[in-house]
Amino acid sequence: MLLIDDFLDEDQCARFRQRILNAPFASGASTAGGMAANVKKNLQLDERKAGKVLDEIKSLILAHPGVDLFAMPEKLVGVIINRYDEGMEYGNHSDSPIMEGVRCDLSFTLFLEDHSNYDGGELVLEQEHGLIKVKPKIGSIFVYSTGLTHRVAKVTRGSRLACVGWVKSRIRDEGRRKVLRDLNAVLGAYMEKNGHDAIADLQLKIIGDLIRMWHE
Ligand SMILES: O=C(O)CCC(=O)C(=O)O
Ligand SMILES: [Fe+2]
Repeated sequence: MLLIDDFLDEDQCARFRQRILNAPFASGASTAGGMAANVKKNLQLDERKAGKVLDEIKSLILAHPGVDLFAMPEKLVGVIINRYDEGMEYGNHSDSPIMEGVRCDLSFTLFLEDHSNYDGGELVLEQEHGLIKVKPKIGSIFVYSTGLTHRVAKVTRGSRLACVGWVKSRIRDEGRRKVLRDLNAVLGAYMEKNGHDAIADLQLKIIGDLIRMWHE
């Protein structure tokens, strides 16, 4: 899991919100796959109106070095803006493994409403070691494995606005992504101390070899 709490700055949030909140929202049930539709009670921005905003958000996500290091995204799919008004929630579900023919490895939520403006609305994830509740400040992005069961708790005051979507990773396996991240950290620390020498080159070569083995 990854939380970046300053993914968007205040200005970017305000500008996206202004464009989003002027456009029409419709029931979100239509974009839930299978059984998830039964537990999805929220609103989503009309896709035809959201197009440009979504393209801009997608570009920012794909260009962010922190997201790249963690998720190694090849492409994003199913990206939508959702809104939960008072009384709305999305019950326990796991997201579809494949959307628009694209494998979904990771899910993300970009929070476009500040946590102080609504009660409830936590993104709750079930993990082996218990529940994780996520309700960060506006402009934060949270990225998690698509296989995890999760829900959005009922909003009891105000509105929760977010952009959600799915990532096909260049490296499908979470454990392999972690190995590459760790090796990159080792290389960075090594080069800080020793500069760019033959051992640094060897480390870079190993990382390259692994990417060639694991990339898909
Ligand atoms: O709004 C969120 O944080 C997540 C929504 C969700 O679980 C979904 O759209 O599948
Ligand atoms: Fe979901």
